[in-house]
Amino acid sequence: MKRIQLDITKAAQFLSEGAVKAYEPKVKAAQEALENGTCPGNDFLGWLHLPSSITPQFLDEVQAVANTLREKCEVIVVAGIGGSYLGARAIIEALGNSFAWLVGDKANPTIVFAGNNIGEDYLFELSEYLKDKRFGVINISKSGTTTETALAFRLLKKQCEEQRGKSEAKDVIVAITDANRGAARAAADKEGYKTFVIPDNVGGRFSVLTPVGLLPIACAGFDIKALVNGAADMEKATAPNVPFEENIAAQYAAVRNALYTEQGKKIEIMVNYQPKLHFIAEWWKQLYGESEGKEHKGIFPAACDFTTDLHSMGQWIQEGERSIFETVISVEQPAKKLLFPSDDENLDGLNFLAGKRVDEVNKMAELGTLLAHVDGGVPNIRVVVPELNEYYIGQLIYFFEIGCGISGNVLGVNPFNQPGVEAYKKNMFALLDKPGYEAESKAIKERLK
Ligand SMILES: O=P(O)(O)OC[C@H]1O[C@](O)(CO)[C@@H](O)[C@@H]1O
Repeated sequence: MKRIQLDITKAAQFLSEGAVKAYEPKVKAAQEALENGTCPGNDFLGWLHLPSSITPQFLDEVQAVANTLREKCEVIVVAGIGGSYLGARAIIEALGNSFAWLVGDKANPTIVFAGNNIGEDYLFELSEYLKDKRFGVINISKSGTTTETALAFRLLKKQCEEQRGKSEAKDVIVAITDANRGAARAAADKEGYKTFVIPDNVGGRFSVLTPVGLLPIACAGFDIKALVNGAADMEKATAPNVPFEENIAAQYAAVRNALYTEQGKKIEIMVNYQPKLHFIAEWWKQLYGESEGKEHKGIFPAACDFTTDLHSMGQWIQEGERSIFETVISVEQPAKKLLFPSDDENLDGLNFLAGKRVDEVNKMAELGTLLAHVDGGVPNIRVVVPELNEYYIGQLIYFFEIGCGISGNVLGVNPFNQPGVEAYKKNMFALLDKPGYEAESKAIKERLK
């Protein structure tokens, strides 16, 4: 099996000589602190050796529950937000058919997502769509109290029970939540749902290789064993004993910190050339944004889909403020083959492409863009993925997780907390007159007068 590769040469050229290497001691110290559990947030390190500690028996148990849902449901709604949905969605979309919901795939249930917004139209339209469907629900919330998810789950549970009857609904609703606390746990215990526990020491954004990601991914019909194998191989390849030059996570953490502190590159744009990777970037944005954006520090993680966004954001990237760098996920081999046909009339002038694979054009767009953006002053990091399958996606996931753990420690923040996300919740509860928020309600309403 191949390994994901990292090419930082087109980023290092923007830095002073030896700048990446100069980060070696800091990166090593960060990795040792993670390993020895001496870093800030050390009660959230359960993800670090998760891939190598998942047993085949556990994966069988997850698969068995997935098989039950697959048998009994034509649609499975995954309710969750942030780390409780982005990983599953990212992997399912990366591996699946781009038109999954249109192709009438009889072999696999349709997976849809809810509980990640409070859009009334979204929830109404979802419930309309589900009206004549045999659907099940995976309710995912580590805290068990997240409003978006709880709101969607209340609606989905009611609809599922109305359509299938309470006793059948019980068999197609699964909860993934805390072992003891939260409303999701209380409902699961009361109703007798099958449950999986999100370990206390794994934060939401690092939880994709727990049942949070594994169950929906298995429900969608993908191979969770290969996914975990890929992650476990990357765990080995990025272990603290791997020399700095060969450790791609250490290199990634070093180069992005060097770009940030030495060159003032405050925005990292994750770029893909395969639309099905859009949600990998969404997952990555939460991982790095929630981990590093604190104490008024941190690179802002942004994302673009190319070549689509070259026709919108391309101008800004080429000639706007030089505060950005790009991290490109480059897929070596597409899964499918499509050749450009020749055309006798050649009205579009594209006969010079006849007989070529579509991917050959995509690759030249990628190379041309890389050169143009580097010429325009945008440092470029390339993450090369041999192909989109479970094994390499598993590698990619762990690579970004460990890269994030190291990078956040090098930056000098606690990468495993997210105190900043409470501010909007507090205001929302105050504005909605949630019991217990009386003083805040009074204060916020004064401000609005
Ligand atoms: O799994 P939970 O507890 O519902 O949280 C979902 C998401 O919400 C956050 O707590 C932010 O509010 C994220 O960190 C987390 O991934």
